[in-house]
Amino acid sequence: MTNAVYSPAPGQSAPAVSTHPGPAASGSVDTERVAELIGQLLAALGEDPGREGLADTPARVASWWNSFLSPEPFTAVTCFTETRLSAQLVVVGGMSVWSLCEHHLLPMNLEVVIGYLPDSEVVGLSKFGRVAQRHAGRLQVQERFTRQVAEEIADVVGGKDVAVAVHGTHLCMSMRGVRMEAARTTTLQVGGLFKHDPVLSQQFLTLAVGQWGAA
Ligand SMILES: Nc1nc2c(ncn2[C@@H]2O[C@H](COP(=O)(O)OP(=O)(O)OP(=O)(O)O)[C@@H](O)[C@H]2O)c(=O)[nH]1
Ligand SMILES: [Zn+2]
Repeated sequence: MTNAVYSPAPGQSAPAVSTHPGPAASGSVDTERVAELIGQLLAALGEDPGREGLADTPARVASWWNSFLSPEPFTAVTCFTETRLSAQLVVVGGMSVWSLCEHHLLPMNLEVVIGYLPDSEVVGLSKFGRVAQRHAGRLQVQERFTRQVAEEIADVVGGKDVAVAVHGTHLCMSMRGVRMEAARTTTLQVGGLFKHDPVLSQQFLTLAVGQWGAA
């Protein structure tokens, strides 16, 4: 069996798949400055940033921002040669990632399902989760996240036969604002045969919705 990898061009940290690469790349968070600003935020909120319980909060929050905006670096996507698959549909689901809505800086949970039609190679299954995690680790909107994941997977598989469905829970809609706890947003980005073949499209949707259950 031959192992193949999909790698970014030399000097690139990730494939050029997005016109919205996100505000911060790995290592670009000024944690000292963030900690200072969190201290100021606490003061502006009427808190005493020096009190016992809050003394370490600015540094903790800065460290959290740093880890959120510094997801795992891009690693090559492992693919395996596997001939005679004959247009098999592969659907990987149950991939839950956390992102932050860029309007309110509140968390959104994104349940991701990815489908593709392997040709002569199959993609290492965990790599779908890694792609989703990397695009979640930035300030986002669900629609853009869905497109970015679909575009990167299409690059990896070298074709357009890719479908990505995302089921999102937005805390900015559940815990504040309209306060609709059960609200869920579903986004779907399809390409190639998933767009033109209604049977394939239906098979993907049936499998995707099955992954989400009653949620
Ligand atoms: N399309 C889209 N909208 C989002 C997403 N996350 C949050 N939003 C919306 O962004 C909008 C921001 O609207 P604004 O009117 O500027 O903010 P707001 O006054 O806080 O709005 P409310 O949430 O209605 O209270 C809200 O409607 C949010 O529901 C997302 O991923 N996609
Ligand atoms: Zn929001």
